Amino acid sequence: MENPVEIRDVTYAYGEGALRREVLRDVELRVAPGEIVILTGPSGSGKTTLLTLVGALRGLQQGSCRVLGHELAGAREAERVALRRRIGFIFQNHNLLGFLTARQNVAMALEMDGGTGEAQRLERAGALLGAVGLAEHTEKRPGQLSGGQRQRVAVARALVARPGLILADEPTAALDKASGQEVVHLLRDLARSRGTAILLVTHDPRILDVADRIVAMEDGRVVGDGSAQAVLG
Ligand SMILES: Nc1ncnc2c1ncn2[C@@H]1O[C@H](COP(=O)(O)OP(=O)(O)OP(=O)(O)O)[C@@H](O)[C@H]1O
Repeated sequence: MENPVEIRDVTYAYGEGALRREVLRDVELRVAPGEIVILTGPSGSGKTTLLTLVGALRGLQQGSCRVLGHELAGAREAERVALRRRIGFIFQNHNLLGFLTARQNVAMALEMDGGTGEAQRLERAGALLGAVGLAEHTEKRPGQLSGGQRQRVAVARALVARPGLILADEPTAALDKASGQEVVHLLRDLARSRGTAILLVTHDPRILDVADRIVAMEDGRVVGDGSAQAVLG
């Protein structure tokens, strides 16, 4: 089975000419099927830039990045859009729509799924909200939920379309310790039961235990790759 993420020799720079600044240099990284990889490192080391390249949210400049079997080098915007639909995204600020209920927010992620009618989408959304412990909150809007509950809705939304890969950027940054751990453990358990791979960027040392592997970055380079103990000492 092909690795959901296979990155080779990726170099990326912001700006042009005299303002050009390399923020990723010769990055190699792979995520195996079903594997949970945490990308960590100091602020500015290039983690988010790498995640947005893998998520086809920006164009590749140099090197090779295969995601869910698609090469992103030279990919057109339409191909990137198609690939993005096969990835589940979770961001720091949940990005839920305030005027929709939790159930509608989750169901929205299925709208691209042509074969599913609205009733079925809402039913699947409700089932997944149940799986993240929010069965009693499906009809509430994000403003009526706690931060941890909102992030659990975001987890349900990222998983509902059965993506092959989840990309998460600082999913616990806005949460206290207990809710942060709860959310990532939930994410890990659901992803494991579905065989979904996760690439998760975090500064948060409290959640490193969910990873199968930790990749450490510094100054645009990968400086460590292995078990938590091997990488962080
Ligand atoms: N759109 C942009 N234009 C120019 N420079 C940028 C842009 N986005 C990020 N950078 C710079 O690229 C470098 C890497 O940023 P990036 O956000 O990838 O790092 P990070 O490791 O995710 O940091 P943090 O942990 O603070 O989010 C930083 O020096 C940042 O200032």
